[in-house]
Amino acid sequence: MLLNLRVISFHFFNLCAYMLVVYLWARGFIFGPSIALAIGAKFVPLRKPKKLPGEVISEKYVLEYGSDCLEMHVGAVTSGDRAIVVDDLIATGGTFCAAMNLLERAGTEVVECACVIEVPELKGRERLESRGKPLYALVESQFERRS
Ligand SMILES: O=P(O)(O)OC[C@H]1O[C@H](OP(=O)(O)OP(=O)(O)O)[C@H](O)[C@@H]1O
Ligand SMILES: Nc1ncnc2[nH]cnc12
Repeated sequence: MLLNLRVISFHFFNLCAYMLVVYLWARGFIFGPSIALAIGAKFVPLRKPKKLPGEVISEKYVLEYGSDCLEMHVGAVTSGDRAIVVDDLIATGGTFCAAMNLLERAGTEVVECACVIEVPELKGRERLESRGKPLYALVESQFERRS
């Protein structure tokens, strides 16, 4: 775990000074704040509905096994901010795309998405790249489907 955080933090530390690390609930919380602290950035959570106490903007999305929604506090980001988006895993890329939609609606540019595990067969990377957004993933993994 500590090694994962150090490797991802080092990658971003070397790229440029990002102003914002946006992490996705729930398991992006394991990585996002630590990476932000390591590179000296502020961090912003995107959460599932009805969790954030203030006024929010929402983005619905579809993933492998259903649909969901992400919310962000109004005022959490400022127009012109540059962000990296951090999660534990990418499968279809639906969650990262919903996060990017929310951030772009608020005027924030997403520079790159990062996660620990990529499930290549679900082609999330291609979905992000078709929007011109690179994906940084530490490991690729294959998950066997239950019969
Ligand atoms: O690339 P995608 O197809 O969008 O799937 C990836 C998302 O799925 C998992 O979260 P999940 O939606 O299960 O929510 P949780 O973290 O709240 O359990 C995972 O933590 C990613 O956020
Ligand atoms: N294929 C998958 N494997 C593990 N976690 C996931 N979350 C969403 N899709 C997943």
